[in-house]
Amino acid sequence: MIFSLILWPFILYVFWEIILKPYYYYWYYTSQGIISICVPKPLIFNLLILKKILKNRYEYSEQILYEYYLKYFQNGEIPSIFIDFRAATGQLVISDPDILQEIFVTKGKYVDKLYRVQKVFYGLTGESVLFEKTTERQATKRKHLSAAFYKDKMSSNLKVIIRKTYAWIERLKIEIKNGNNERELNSMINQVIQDSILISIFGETSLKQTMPFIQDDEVVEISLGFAAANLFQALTIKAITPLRTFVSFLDQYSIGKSERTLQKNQQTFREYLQKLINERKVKMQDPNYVSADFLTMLLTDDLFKNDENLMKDELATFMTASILTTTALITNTLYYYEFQPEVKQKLRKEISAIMSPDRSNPAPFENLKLSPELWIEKLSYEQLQEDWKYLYLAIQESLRIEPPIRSSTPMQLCKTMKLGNYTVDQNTSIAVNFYLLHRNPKEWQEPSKFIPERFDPQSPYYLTPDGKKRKQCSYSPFLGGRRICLGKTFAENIAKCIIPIIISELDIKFKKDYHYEKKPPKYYSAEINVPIVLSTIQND
Ligand code: HEM
Repeated sequence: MIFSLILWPFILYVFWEIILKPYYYYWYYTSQGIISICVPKPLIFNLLILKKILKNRYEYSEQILYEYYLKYFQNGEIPSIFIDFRAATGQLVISDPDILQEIFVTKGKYVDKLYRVQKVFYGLTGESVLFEKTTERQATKRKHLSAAFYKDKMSSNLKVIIRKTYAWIERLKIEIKNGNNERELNSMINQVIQDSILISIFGETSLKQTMPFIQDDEVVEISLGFAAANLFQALTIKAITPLRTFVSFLDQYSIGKSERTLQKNQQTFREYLQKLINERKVKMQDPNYVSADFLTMLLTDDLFKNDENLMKDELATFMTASILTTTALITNTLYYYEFQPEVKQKLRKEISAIMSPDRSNPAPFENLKLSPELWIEKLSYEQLQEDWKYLYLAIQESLRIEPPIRSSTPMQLCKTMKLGNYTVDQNTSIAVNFYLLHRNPKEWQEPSKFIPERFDPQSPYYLTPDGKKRKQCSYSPFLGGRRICLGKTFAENIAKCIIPIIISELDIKFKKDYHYEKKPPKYYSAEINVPIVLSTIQND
């Protein structure tokens, strides 16, 4: 009797969650004319398709979700709004610039993060701004955190990054001279970015530090940056495991051995952050101590200084939000620089003009006399905003053609309401797909080509194929509205500083000829393997 009292409600719950609910929402959206990615099939069938996609992956495979979408829209035309039923309530995938205008601007106050995501990531990022609901508390925290990117702090951090990058290049040049001239593009850039960002977050003491991390049942020592990236990727996988897409009560639990290992690694990571906080507190007792890094800022900020858990939440978030994304941006821009000779030529021309003593009579690129001091002068905060026009066009185009984050984390509406012509239920997850948005053929001429000029108002490429002005939200690699990326300007400035230094000192050639034919996709969690051969440019 008791058994059936428990069993029947459970069976009915599962029946509703896994079978009826998806069909209800299928009817809800398709009856409004929204195309669905297949009829919702209870759990297993859609996953089999994903499994097949996973099995056939190779160097040129696109992001898994994009491949999954392509499988359904076989003519390659993916609609700018459709519903995907990997989850019971479906997920609306949106890349329509008009609807994004509503999500970011006109109806922005009704749009929020899907609260469930915070639970899955809680062990790493806790109550950080990234997954917190858009409350007054979140907005206040955002305001305090944005002080990390005020002009004086940003300038000071960029100077350190320039010096470090220059010193790294000098060491690399010696290695190249000794015949050690082969590298892999992505891992080379990842190392530079990790060092740059860790210095901005923790100051220089962080660089040589490693922490214990369980990998394949063994404890290995890895850098803080790698640990953060590794944890974020593992949690992303945890968030999309089949069970969690259907039943929400499992969100905060660790199921199975790999998730328990993940939990242990998260604990070690947070303990390590605590150690850095403790060490810094001791250092700050020195009355002469000054530093522009993020940790120092948190330890002196009224909102954070008395709450070490909150500090750890934001430290973890800054690391995970910044390293892989900025690495992808710089790796991609450097790839296109070598891939497209006209881009290389224009960037070199700009560098010659800016770095020459006489702008009207630029020295040949190979003969430029460069030094860390000159870079610091030419890459000052002000110069970065006023000068380096073509470099910025190339950076924006890199973020357009391959946004490091291909799809936003799930969002939801605070109440059921209209978006565009459609009524969207408040329980439905919404994802903005930046990749589809940036390849919309109605908004972008030749969308699959790398053309930096499309961001230059003087260029014909600035317009849509119909010769009209592009819609405001047709470009949005950092999300938008109230939850726009906090590190947008910092990331762009890091790229503006590091790219010209690298390409002025090093010539990069792809080792594999086929990399000159086609670029492998690279986004924040994609490992690519582009072997390169380096040579020095300066004849010193
Ligand atoms: C090219 C590099 C970067 C890209 C493409 C990028 C992109 C994004 C995107 C798309 C979001 C929204 C995430 C979501 O879907 O919920 C976001 C949020 C965020 N990003 Fe970035 N990001 C970059 C670099 C950085 C850096 C360098 C930092 C900090 C040092 C940073 C800090 C943050 C934070 C704190 C948020 C959460 C903001 C909020 O929800 O209020 N990002 N970023």
